Amino acid sequence: MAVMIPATSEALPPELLNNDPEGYAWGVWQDRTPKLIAQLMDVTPWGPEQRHALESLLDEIASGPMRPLGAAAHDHDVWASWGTGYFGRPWSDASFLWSESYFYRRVLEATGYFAPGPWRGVDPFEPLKSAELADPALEADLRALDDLEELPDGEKGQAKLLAALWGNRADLGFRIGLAPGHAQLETEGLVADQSDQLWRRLGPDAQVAVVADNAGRELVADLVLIDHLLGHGLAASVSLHLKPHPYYVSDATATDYVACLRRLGQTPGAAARISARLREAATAGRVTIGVHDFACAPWSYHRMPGDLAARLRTATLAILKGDLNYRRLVGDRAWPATTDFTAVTAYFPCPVAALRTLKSDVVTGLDAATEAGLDAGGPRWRTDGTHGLISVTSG
Ligand SMILES: O=P(O)(O)OC[C@@]1(O)O[C@H](CO)[C@@H](O)[C@@H]1O
Repeated sequence: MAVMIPATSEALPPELLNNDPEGYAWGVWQDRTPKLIAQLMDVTPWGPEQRHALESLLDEIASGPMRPLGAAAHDHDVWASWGTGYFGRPWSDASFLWSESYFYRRVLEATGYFAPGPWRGVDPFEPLKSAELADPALEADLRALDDLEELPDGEKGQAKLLAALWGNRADLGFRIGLAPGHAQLETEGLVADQSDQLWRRLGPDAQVAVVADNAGRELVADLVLIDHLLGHGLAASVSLHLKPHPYYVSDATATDYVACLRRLGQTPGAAARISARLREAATAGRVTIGVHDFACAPWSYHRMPGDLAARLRTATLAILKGDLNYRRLVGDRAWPATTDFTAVTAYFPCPVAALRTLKSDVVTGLDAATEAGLDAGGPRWRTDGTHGLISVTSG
């Protein structure tokens, strides 16, 4: 049974659509999407069929009606029902949340990810993800984990939490290498910081769910945090929720999880020890990974299916990583920034902590003075990745 949008939905602020030239979505479709398609064509030697399909997708987004998945797709019927009211109309009329998810499904259709043939199972984003793990700067960050071990436990945990947060700032690298005493610096740019509430919710019996976002540096930082929770009496077990297939360029799948564990293991010292401990925890069932088709569905978590809700209901705390998970958590709507975070996420099956770099228009949980101060510098703080938040269910 799905958790439905509350009956008061007519009182909710409007959903964010693609057709607002002032909105963030507009720039994504005009600028980022063509660049992404060009990059995908560049990094993999696709044949003419895949290249043509990728180019056609771009043309369709620019000027055509949105078409459904081909009849042979295994999930054709699911998307046919999800797309009622969208198919046949311009992409620009669609909601941002819905259409971006569908876009990533259409990329996989174009490259033949699910179809019989040579490209079946080939992740079109893999070269981009691998490049991040091979970045020499990551080696320095991983070696700096040795210094982190010198910090007192509380400071060490906070540094790892902030590294997991800022790891979500895809283009600016993550900040795991902190000299003792400098953890505080990483709080600059936080528009809300309820990390004290996050720590209060954890303990030796806690069952923690981590709903992952990006692979590469972000997932490496998440794994470092998970190891910390397990090793410091802050969690009895951690379930790591991953994507069932490639999505939103760098979203983490089980393959990416394995690659990140391997990468951690390749740097001697603290990083390799973390990798080894996480492997032992997986063997002992203290770290489990899970995937659910809903993780790539075009809806907010209000429509979460019953089996996923039941799984999350047993969690002491769900840590939701990243911008997209945040949009799906609160709903991709024009919320006043002062909307109460706990109230707006009350429907979620367990207490939540959102760790997110701000990369889209949506935000809640701010106090009025903070919002006014940020707005005084213009609107870009919401979308340019310079700000972050740690928002936690109160109580
Ligand atoms: O979830 P992430 O990785 O933090 O962010 C994903 C994201 O930047 O990609 C989209 C633009 O393509 C935005 O909607 C969204 O905010």
